[in-house]
Amino acid sequence: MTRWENYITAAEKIIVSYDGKLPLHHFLKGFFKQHPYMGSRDRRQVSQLVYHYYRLGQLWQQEKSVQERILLGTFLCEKQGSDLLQFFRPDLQEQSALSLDEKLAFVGVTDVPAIFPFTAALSPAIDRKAFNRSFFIQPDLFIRTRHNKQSAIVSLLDKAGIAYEVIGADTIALPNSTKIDTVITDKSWYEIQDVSSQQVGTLFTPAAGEQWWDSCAASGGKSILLVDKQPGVKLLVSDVRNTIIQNLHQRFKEAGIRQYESIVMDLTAPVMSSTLKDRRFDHIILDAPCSGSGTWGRTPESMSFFTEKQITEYQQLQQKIAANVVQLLKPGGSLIYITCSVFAKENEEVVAFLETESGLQQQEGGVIAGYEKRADCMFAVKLIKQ
Ligand SMILES: C[S@@+](CC[C@H](N)C(=O)[O-])C[C@H]1O[C@@H](n2cnc3c(N)ncnc32)[C@H](O)[C@@H]1O
Repeated sequence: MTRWENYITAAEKIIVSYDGKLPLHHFLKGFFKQHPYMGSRDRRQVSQLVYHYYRLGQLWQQEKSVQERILLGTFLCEKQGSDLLQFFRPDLQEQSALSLDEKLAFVGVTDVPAIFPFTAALSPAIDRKAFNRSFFIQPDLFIRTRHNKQSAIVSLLDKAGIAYEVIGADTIALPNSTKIDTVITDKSWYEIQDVSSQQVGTLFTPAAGEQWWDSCAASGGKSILLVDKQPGVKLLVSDVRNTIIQNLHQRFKEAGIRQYESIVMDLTAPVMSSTLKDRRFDHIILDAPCSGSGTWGRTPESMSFFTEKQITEYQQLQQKIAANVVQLLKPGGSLIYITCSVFAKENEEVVAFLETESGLQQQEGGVIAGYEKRADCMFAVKLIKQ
C-alpha cells in the first residue's frame, strides 16, 4: 500500500470506531498509542483527515462513503489541496486554488452549505450562511496580553518566526497549533482566551470595592479578565467541581492574583451555605454550563453526536442556576449571563425567562459572532435587577 492509502485507511478506521464519548483529540491520542509505528508526521496527517471528515457535519451525510467524505473535506478545508488528494482525486486537486465558494459550487453546493445540524434552532442574530461556512476553517488561537507586555510578546514572536496578527491593543491571533508557552515562558504576561471571550469583558465595568461573584468560574478565565480591569474588586469564585477550582487556584497564582474567596457549590439548589446565603452582590457573572455549540469549529465532531434534546436539557439547567444566583444579587445590581452557545433556547429564551420570572431587565449585549474572526461564537447579556 502507498503512504496515502495507509493514511486514508487509518482515518476510516478511526471514524468508524469513534463513538463521540471522548473528545476526538483524546480518542486520537489513544488510537496512536495503540499504533506506535506511526510517526509524528503520519499522526498529524491522519488526524487532519479525520477532522476534515467531521468538518462536513451534515453535508452529504447519507449519500457519500466515508472515504469520499474525507476527500471532499480535504478539498474544501485545505487551501492548497494535498498530495493525498492528488493521489485519490486529481480532478479535485486540479481545482484546489479556487476560493471556498468556488470549490463549493464545483462540488454542487450553491446555497447555504448544510453543515450545521440544527440551523433552525440558531439565535436569530446568527448569519446562517457565514456560520455554516465557518466550519471549513479551523479557528485561530488567541491570547490576551497583560501588564502592557504586548510589544515584548510581539518581539518574541518575531524572533521565533511565528506568524501572528495583532487584532487589538491586548489581543493577538496565532495559528491554532502554536505552542505559545515555549515562546513566552512567563505565564503572567498573557492568558489564552478566545477573542469573543475577551469581548465579553466590555460588559464588565467594575469599580474598586464592589462585590463580584463569578458563579460558574471553572478555571477562572472571566475572573482574571475582571481583575485585570479592576484589581480592587472583592471577588468570590465558585463552581460545582472541586478539581476545576484547584486549577483556578494554580492559574490565579500564575496570574499573580491573591485576593479572592472560593467555594465549591452546586447551584441547581438554592444557596444555603451559611457564609453566603445572607450576602448580596453588586454584580454576578454567570458563564453557564451550555452545549458549547459556539465552539464546535474547534471540535467539529460534536456536530455528529449532539442531539437536539440536549438543547432543552441545557436550557432547564441554565434557568435553574440563573434563578438561584439572582437571589443573591442586590437590587440595581447586574447579572452578566454568558454562554458559548449559538442556540436561541440557551440564549435569548433564558434572558426572556429571567425577565419574566426574576424581575431582571436586559440592558445591553447579545450574540458575539465569532465566525467573522476565526473565533468562537458567544452570547453575553447584562441584565439589571429591578
Ligand atoms: C462555561 S464553563 C465556565 C467557564 C469559565 N467562566 C471561564 O471563563 O473559563 C461552566 C462551568 O459551570 C460549572 N457548572 C456546571 N453545573 C454547575 C452547577 N450545577 N453549579 C455550579 N457550577 C456548575 C461547570 O463545572 C463549568 O466549569
